[in-house]
Formats: sequence, structure tokens, C-alpha cells
Amino acid sequence: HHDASDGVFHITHYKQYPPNVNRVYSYFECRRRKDAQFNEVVFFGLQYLLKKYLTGPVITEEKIQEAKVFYQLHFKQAVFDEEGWRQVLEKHDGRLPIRIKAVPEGKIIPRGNVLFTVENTDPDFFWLTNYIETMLVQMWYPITVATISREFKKILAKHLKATSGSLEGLDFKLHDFGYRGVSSQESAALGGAAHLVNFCSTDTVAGLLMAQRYYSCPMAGFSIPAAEHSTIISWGRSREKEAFERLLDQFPSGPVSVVSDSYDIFKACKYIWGDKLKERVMERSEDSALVIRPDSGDPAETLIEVIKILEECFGSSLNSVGYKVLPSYLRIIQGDGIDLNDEGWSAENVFFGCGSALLQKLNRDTLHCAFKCSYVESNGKGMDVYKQPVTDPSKGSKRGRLSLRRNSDGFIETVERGVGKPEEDLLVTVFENGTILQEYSLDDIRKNARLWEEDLAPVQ
Ligand SMILES: O=C1OCCC/C1=C\Nc1ccccc1
Repeated sequence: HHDASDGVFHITHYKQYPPNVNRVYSYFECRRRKDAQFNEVVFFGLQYLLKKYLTGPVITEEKIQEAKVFYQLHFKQAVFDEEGWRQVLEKHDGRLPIRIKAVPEGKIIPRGNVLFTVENTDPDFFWLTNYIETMLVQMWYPITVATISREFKKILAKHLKATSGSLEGLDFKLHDFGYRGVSSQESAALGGAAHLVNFCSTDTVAGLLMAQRYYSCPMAGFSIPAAEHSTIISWGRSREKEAFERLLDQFPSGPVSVVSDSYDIFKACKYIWGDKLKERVMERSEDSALVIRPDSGDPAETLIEVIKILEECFGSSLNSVGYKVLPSYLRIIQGDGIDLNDEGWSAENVFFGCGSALLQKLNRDTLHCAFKCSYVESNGKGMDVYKQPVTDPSKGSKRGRLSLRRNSDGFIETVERGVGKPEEDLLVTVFENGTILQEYSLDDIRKNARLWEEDLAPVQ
């Protein structure tokens, strides 16, 4: 099997570079765009890709033979660099002579800055740098999910702070419902883990396993028993009350979520939860709350009408900042129609679930992720290179060897043309010659990704 870093596109590039090139140095960034929706990104996911695809003796004779046959069939001519790869095997024992310097995972970096650089460490393998581009640019996905998840968190933090006076429970306010909506198990794992940088509330098990296996976190997120429509409608339309009662009986302690819109969410709240089962609901304790889940209709309108019906039936109280709160045995989770792009009630009352808008409704252009060569050496002589398309100046690239620093005003900036001071460089050598030199745990990453004070400032 080929390793995932193969991209047909880079197979023939070794033949195209100028003669005597002995170093290719490239970088990855989320290009800055004017009036962009997201101005800063969460760097996350590289450690998984390094561990899964790049560390250790990844090149073997068997893979070389397989690739040779494969590309002969594909190009109908001998363009696969069999000798080049055999050199990696013989000279480096199959380990990639590559250096990758990167921002520590979890760090929040303004758009338009270098996030990681890639270069060959052995002059014979200049063609290797961009060979692994295809796989490394897939970093756009975990970075974008972690960034969007953190944008949600900024909004939730502001409103939770403003309507409850505290940030307690913020980490549980956005639940990942996206497992079914992604394109693959690997996307679920990477995207699920990316959400867990900011929250600890998920149903995407693949993300939990990723956190465990690649980020040393035994249990990165939590969930609760929850109904789905099949477990309600299987009782038949005339027995929705029995279905709800079954949930309360089967999960007497700990919170339980019951989707209640199978027929009429408003009648279910008024006549079943608020009447027929009222005593059963009121006897539940704060840490065994009933979480009612609407799952249709306009999210804001439905939520407001549901919470008003519940107030009529169960009452409400005012919290320390004068906002209304339902009794502690009653909460709501809104998991439908939640997408980053949409009144006297406290956000304490509500949890949110997000699916495809969190893990799938995004692409490499969401943050304009790009990988470009910025420096080459020939005959040991360095040359800064860049692109500057007259047809789209925003696609211009950085030039020379890059470093990332915090300037005297405290702002992060990229220093180009190799003039950055090594001691100021925020980029860390995380990979060299097949070995990971610096690892991050999810705990480290969560600390790096914490919201800033200004993100918690009260809503204007
Ligand atoms: O209701 C809930 O309460 C909190 C626990 C999760 C949950 C629902 N999960 C879910 C997952 C995937 C698609 C739809 C819902």
C-alpha cells in the first residue's frame, strides 16, 4: 500500500527543478484575507499526521516496487524516481531526511502567519520537501474545525458570562453531533479531536480515541444517555408518554436527554413533561436533570416557545445577574440547525449540539490554507523565492526562510528573508529525520487554546 503522503502531482517534480538544487524549503499558512470572518486560527493536528504517516522507517523496498509498478501504469512512462527513493532507503534506513518546524499545537495564531515549515535535511533529497505537501496540507481540516469550534466558544462564553455571571459549564455547552456527517472515520477522528481542544462534550467516539492514542488523553470528552427518534416512535404515536417514562425509568440517576419533537414538541412539553410526567420530572435531582431536545423548527423560535411552556409548568427563578433559570432538574439541548453563521433567559438553561456545520461544512478555502516554497539552495547558495500572481495579489506568498515572533507591541508576526533571530522564533522543531522531537498532550494544547480575557468581555 502507498503511504498517504503520495500525491501523483509531486511524482514528476524532481525532474523539473533547476539542476544542482540541494534544498527546498516550504511553509504552510492560513492566508489573511480582508474582512475575513475568522482572524485567528487554532493550530492543531500535526502530531497525529507525523505519528501516523511520517515517523520511523516509512520507506521500504516493497513500497518502492509497488509504487514503481503503479506509476508506470498511471503515467505510461517511467517517471517514478525509483533511484531517489532507494537512496532514502539505503542512506537513511527508510527514514525521511526532513525537518519540520511548527507552532506548538493549540496556539492561537493570527491569519497570515507561518504555521509550519518543511525542508530537506540532506542535500540529495530536495525533492522530498514538496513530495509530502499533499498530506501535510490536509492540516487545513483539524485547524479549521478547531478554529470554528473556538469561535463558537467565544460566542457561548460572552452570553453565558452576561446571563449567568460565570463561565461555569462553558466546556459542556457545545456538543459534537457530527460523527455521521463527516466523510470518513479519519475525518471523524481528526475533527472530533479538534473540537475537544475547546470543549469536553462529544458523541464522536473516534475523536476520543484520537485524543487517547495520539494526544495522551485517556478520556477527552463526556456524554449522557440520549433518546433518538426510533426509541420514541417505536412505541407508536399513542404511546409517546410511555416512551418518555421508559427513559426516566431506565436512567434514574445522571442526566438523560429525550428528543421530544417526534409529533409536537410544544404539546409534548405541555401535556407530557409538564403534566402527565410532571411529578416524575420534579423528583429528579440537579445532577440527574431531564434534558429536553427539540430537533426541528426555527431553532430560536422553538427554543423560546419551549422554554416558556416549561416555565408555565415548572416555574423559573432569577439568577444572581437577574436572568431567568428553569429548575435545576430541567434543561434543554438544541442540536438542530446550529451553525456558526445565527432574549431575559440565561444561557445556563441551554446546551447546543452541532453536527455537519462543525465537522464537515468547511473546506481548505474556509481559512485559505496554502503550502508554498519560499527558499531554495543550489550549489549551496540560497535564494528567496515567492509567487506574486498579477491575477490575484492575495495569493502572493512569503519569501525566504521564515520565523514567527511576538514583536515589541506583543503582536505575533512572521519574519521573512531569513532575518529572524533564532532565539525569538516561536516555531519549534517537532520532526527531524524520521523522529518526533517535541510532543504535546491534549492538556498542553487546551491550555494553549484557552480563550483570552478579551474574548470573555461582556456582550456590548
Ligand atoms: O441529546 C443529546 O444530549 C447530550 C448527549 C448527546 C445527545 C445527542 N447526541 C446526538 C448525536 C448525534 C446525532 C444526534 C444527536
